Amino acid sequence: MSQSQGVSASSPAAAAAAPSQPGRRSKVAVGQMTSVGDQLANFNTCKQLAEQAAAAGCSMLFLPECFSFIGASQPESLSKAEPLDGPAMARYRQLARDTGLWLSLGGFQETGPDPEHLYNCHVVLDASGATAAAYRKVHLFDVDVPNGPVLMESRTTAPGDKLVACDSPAGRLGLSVCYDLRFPEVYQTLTWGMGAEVLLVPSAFTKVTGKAHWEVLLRARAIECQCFVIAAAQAGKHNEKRESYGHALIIDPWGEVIGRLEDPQGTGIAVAELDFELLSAVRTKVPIREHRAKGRSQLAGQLT
Ligand SMILES: O=C(O)CNC(=O)[C@H](CS)NC(=O)CCC(=O)C(=O)O
Repeated sequence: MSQSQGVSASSPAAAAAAPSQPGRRSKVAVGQMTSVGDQLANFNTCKQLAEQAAAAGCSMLFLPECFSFIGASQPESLSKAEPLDGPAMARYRQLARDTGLWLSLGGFQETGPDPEHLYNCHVVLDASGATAAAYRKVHLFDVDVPNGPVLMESRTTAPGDKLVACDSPAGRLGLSVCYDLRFPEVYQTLTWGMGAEVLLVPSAFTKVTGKAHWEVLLRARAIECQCFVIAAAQAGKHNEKRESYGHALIIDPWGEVIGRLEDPQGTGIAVAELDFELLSAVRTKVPIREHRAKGRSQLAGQLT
């Protein structure tokens, strides 16, 4: 798979601040859906969301983890795994071409390192349908959710080993998936090390943890990284065993929610305009980048 856009966190070029072009703005759409165990049905939903985003004048649409499939069991999901140059992804490449949108596809069942494991891969396609970036989820959700399900993602998923950022019409994107949200060092590195301006957190959060943690964690990432955060979401009942929290959000670098669906459990898009002058203004007024560097030097080696 192409990870050419993956930039080492220690690369000096990557650490340089993104160029601030005056007046840079970008209209984007975050998507929410209830994926089921039928790839064609899910594709048709994604197609509708893409058509709505294109009609609204957006440059990019962000779709959640498991946009193409949620099965009733882990082996069923495993059986759907395909390489990124396979027929399932080909449909989405064609969708990007047909709509002229860049697509963030927040968690594709990509063929893994062995027959028992897939990669949970967040793929960014450009408007020509080519892969602009691909990130394999690093933190796997092996959790006995209090008053909720026991999920053991690592049984059938192999973790990735590389952080990825890429440029797009919606700014410089830092890629992650779902449970990664709980590991703030990922976003610190994407932002201060790799130049991200927009942090992507496509998800299928559980209802229980979503209610308690989803919005507060997303807003915290936006505020501490001074980035836009775009969090596409799975919502509602996928099958007898699986239900997701919904509440897809677009958040600005001040921590304000600038896009959410009217129905937090519905299928559809929320549109917002990303104003990169706001991002520059927030970073100028509260100079976290500089203060962080000073703090790190004061604390020499104590931070983990
Ligand atoms: O299994 C699949 O089909 C795709 N993977 C997922 O849906 C993953 C693992 S079960 N879900 C999460 O990471 C939820 C995290 C979460 O809810 C939290 O951090 O609280």
